[in-house]
Amino acid sequence: MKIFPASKIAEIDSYTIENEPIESIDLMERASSKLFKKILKKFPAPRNCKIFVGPGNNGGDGMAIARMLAEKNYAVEVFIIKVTNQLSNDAEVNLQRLKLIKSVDIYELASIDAMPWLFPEDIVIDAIFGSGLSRPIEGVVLEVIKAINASEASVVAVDIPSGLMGEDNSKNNYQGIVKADLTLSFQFPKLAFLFPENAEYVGEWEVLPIGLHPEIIKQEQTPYKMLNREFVKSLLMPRKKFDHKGTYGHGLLISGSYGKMGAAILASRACLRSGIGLLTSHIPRLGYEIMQTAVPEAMVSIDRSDIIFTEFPDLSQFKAVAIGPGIDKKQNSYCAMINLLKEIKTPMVIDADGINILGEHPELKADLPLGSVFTPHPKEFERLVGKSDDSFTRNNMQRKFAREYGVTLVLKGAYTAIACPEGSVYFNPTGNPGMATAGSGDVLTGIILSLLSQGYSSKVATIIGVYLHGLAGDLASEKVGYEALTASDIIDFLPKAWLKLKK
Ligand SMILES: NC(=O)C1=CN([C@@H]2O[C@H](COP(=O)(O)OP(=O)(O)OC[C@H]3O[C@@H](n4cnc5c(N)ncnc54)[C@H](OP(=O)(O)O)[C@@H]3O)[C@@H](O)[C@H]2O)[C@@H](O)CC1
Ligand SMILES: Nc1ncnc2c1ncn2[C@@H]1O[C@H](COP(=O)(O)OP(=O)(O)O)[C@@H](O)[C@H]1O
Ligand SMILES: [K+]
Repeated sequence: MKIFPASKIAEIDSYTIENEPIESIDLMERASSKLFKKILKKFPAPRNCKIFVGPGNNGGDGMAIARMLAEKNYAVEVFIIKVTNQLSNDAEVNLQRLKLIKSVDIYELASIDAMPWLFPEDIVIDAIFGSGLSRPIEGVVLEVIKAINASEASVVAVDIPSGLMGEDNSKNNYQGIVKADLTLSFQFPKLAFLFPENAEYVGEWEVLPIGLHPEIIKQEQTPYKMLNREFVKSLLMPRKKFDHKGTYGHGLLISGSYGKMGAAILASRACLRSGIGLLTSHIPRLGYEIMQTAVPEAMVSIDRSDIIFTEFPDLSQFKAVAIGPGIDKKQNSYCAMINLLKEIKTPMVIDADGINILGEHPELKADLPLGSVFTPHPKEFERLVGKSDDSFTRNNMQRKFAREYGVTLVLKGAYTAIACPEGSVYFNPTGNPGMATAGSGDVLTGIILSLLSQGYSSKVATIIGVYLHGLAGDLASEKVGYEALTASDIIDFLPKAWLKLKK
């Protein structure tokens, strides 16, 4: 699913109006009625609804929803916030329609003194500003938003919480953003919904299709996309009757150090559960018996060092390499990394201390092989790419890094972002807070190595891997909950995740 910048949404809207064709007021009615139905589902028993509307089409939606709720016997009060004397055309039409409904009280809010008391059992509908917000909130709207946020009412935002910019909130005033419990967004999610600092404003969110024209959605370009099962499934290569283990590639995993052999075991197991033909795990000498016992399917390559990574086997036999889980970043490992980068010709996944070594020695980036994949969590990302105060800026830095070095750069977290060398970013909807646990990143590295070894491109291997990893985590959490979930559970649910993905 594409995620469009707010500025593009008006274009898509106009194209739909012209080419469906549909009158803009009817499109507003269609959109509002979708939202109204969702509200009815969420709040099936009539309650007091206080609807705050602004001067644009977001306000128009709010007034249409007010009419629909009143017709279902909800007690509705509408507060038109006076920011200008002029309503948009469609908002004005909806105001006139609303005035015909006797049961609805309509007020003008010209100052905060006229703000109604909001009770905990009220439903507040926030239709002040939508995708047309052009600057941070101030004046009376700011006061109204503060009062909404101070209340215990249930707050539903129409399209986007008022005050939140669709993408860049780096210069916004967060005091002037509605804290919604539920955001019902038209047709597309907004980029801002995917950023952690906005979570308490957006609340739970849902996208409601409103039938915008498919042709323009197909045509319009955007760098931002949200993964879904159909898309990820379409990337899978079928397995054929006469395939053999050679068909699915031989991968090399460099991982583990004294005290961190678990990372090597987890990554190896996840790799073997994701379709690879052959796996060689290169580990320090002391890990030999651990690996042979815990992962009998893996072949083992032993480092001359008992405790860390200092060398690697002949690379010619491998289709892909992964380095990082549990390796530590001692001087000798850094030297081995220099040699590895000089020799390697295959795609490579770089994780954990592999990333930290590159963060400390940025000159090594010049030797990255084509098709490298980085999988940092936010702290590792900062060491590799640099610091930033907000997610939009971080996302731009991520895209720039991916383009500049021709790599696939993952930023892990809720809505893991995958930046590709050609400039696009894919956000992943699978995964859950139960996965915020030691070793879950090692599992991801193993999965991506497996897919690269099977011949998937770096971009596709990363997309499938990230989606599948989150899906396995989701299936695991259904059985064990968030608190008890371990990285091993993610691996144990990989078989079910594969089946669900391919269904
Ligand atoms: N997706 C779709 O296709 C569909 C979308 N629909 C709906 O349309 C909504 C977008 O509507 P919209 O373009 O009229 O913008 P909206 O946000 O209502 O307000 C703009 C007004 O606010 C003003 N203003 C802005 N910032 C301000 C500030 N800080 N302080 C004060 N004023 C400020 C701005 O003034 P200006 O910036 O020009 O000075 C202008 O007057 C969208 O979110 C969705 O709900 C559906 O109806 C149908 C299908
Ligand atoms: N709240 C969350 N929602 C979704 N996925 C999460 C969440 N927290 C963590 N994850 C996932 O779990 C993994 C954690 O990776 P990482 O921090 O590298 O763990 P480790 O270093 O312990 O292996 C990432 O893939 C991340 O996307
Ligand atoms: K809104």
